[in-house]
Amino acid sequence: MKYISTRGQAPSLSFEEVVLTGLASDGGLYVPETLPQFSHEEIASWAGLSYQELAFKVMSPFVAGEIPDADLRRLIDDAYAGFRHEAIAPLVQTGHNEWILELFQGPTLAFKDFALQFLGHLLDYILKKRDQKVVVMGATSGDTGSAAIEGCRRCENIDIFILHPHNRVSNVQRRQMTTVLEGNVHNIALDGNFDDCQNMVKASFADQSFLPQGRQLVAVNSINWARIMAQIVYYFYASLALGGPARPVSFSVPTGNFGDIFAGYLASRMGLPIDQLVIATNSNDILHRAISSNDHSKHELQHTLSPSMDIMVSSNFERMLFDLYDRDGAAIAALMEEFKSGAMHLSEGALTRARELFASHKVDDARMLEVIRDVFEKTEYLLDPHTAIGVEAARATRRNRDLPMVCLATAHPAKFPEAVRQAGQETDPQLPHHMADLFQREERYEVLPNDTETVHKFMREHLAC
Ligand SMILES: Cc1ncc(COP(=O)(O)O)c(C=O)c1O
Ligand SMILES: N[C@@H](CCOP(=O)(O)O)C(=O)O
Repeated sequence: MKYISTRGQAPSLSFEEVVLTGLASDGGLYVPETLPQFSHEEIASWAGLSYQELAFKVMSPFVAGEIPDADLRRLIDDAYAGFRHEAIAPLVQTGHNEWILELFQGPTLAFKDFALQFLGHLLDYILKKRDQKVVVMGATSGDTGSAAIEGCRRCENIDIFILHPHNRVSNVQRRQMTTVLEGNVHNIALDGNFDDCQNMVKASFADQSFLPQGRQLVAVNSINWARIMAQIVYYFYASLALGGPARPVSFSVPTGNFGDIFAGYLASRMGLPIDQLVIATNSNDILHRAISSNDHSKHELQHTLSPSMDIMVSSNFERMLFDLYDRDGAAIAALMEEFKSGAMHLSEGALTRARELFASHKVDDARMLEVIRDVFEKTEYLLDPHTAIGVEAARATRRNRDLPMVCLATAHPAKFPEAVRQAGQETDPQLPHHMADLFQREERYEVLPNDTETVHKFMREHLAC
């Protein structure tokens, strides 16, 4: 299995190489050259497998023998050992054929744990084998940061630097990151928004000369292929639990950087029957505008009650465009160049294909709060604000009520007490036992200006491993 860049100019990489990288040298993102294909019979034969066994089936073709099967199985087992629910990704029914896939049962209470627990173990394994030390650099709007830190905090060969937008993540999210005091964990609160953090990370990958000799950057954001790969698994898992592949299942996905829904798209390309894939956005609706009216233009980023989705430039949309443009790297390079001016326009062909593949819907804060209230009143199930956006988008776009519609519950409501309170809940949802003293723990982080030189200097001075 080889991995190629969406812009067509960078060298192709092996699995281990792609895990140890971020952006391709031509600025593109890596994708597999070909996708594994599973027949309905093969998928059906996986019914009843544990999450870990299924993860091995889905992911091993991407690893393509570079890691011995027994080691890969162990990495997968270790990754999901800390989840609080035996099913790893339990389904909860909230209405007729309406399901919630709880992806927040991992250590940091968000779907990011699925990929980042695995990536942490995978990096540790590869780096020890190679006797190599690396610098992990990531941007977060709140959830990737803590999941990445949790995944990497015990890795001896990693220094991890996470940039979050200062004062724009919830207090729980910030404390989940900043109360981890291991010497190799470094939190930077950037004076800017998430797009500023992500831009700085991408610029740093493009020019790594600020690092001491012999060190390289590794990505934990979904620009890293391994993130997407691990997220494909739960689409198969949910479908199998609901009668797939004999009947198609639909998914509604709260969307920001387009990583999670891109994983769903890949699952369908690999053979999983999916009826609808719904892109659910908050008021930062560039993806909804792109699909509904071919308006992929940057607006000013709004600060919403679903902060993890406060993203304007969705990294993984480039991977999607690569397929929509028949894998023409030059066309993608030209489109991304056009986007630097603030907007890009999809060709008629690409737009038509995108509309065949995705429905989309935008949900503002007021409507999202109504949905939390409504679902709680009817079912006593408390949604987090991101998941509520997915539920509303599912209801607004659903075309076949005879098929299951699964909304991905991307975070636990306890991470967002402010939104939950505004939705009318009198008591804050409880943090799980292992986080009960979160607000008593000591915090450590550095507030830095949105200036690349300053951040690079900080990084150089704080390398610990
Ligand atoms: C809670 C939550 N929901 C949804 C998203 C959006 O996911 P993606 O960026 O993969 O589209 C994020 C962050 O990315 C998130 O943290
Ligand atoms: N919502 C994310 C933003 C980063 O997205 P990623 O999936 O590319 O890591 C977050 O919570 O940090």
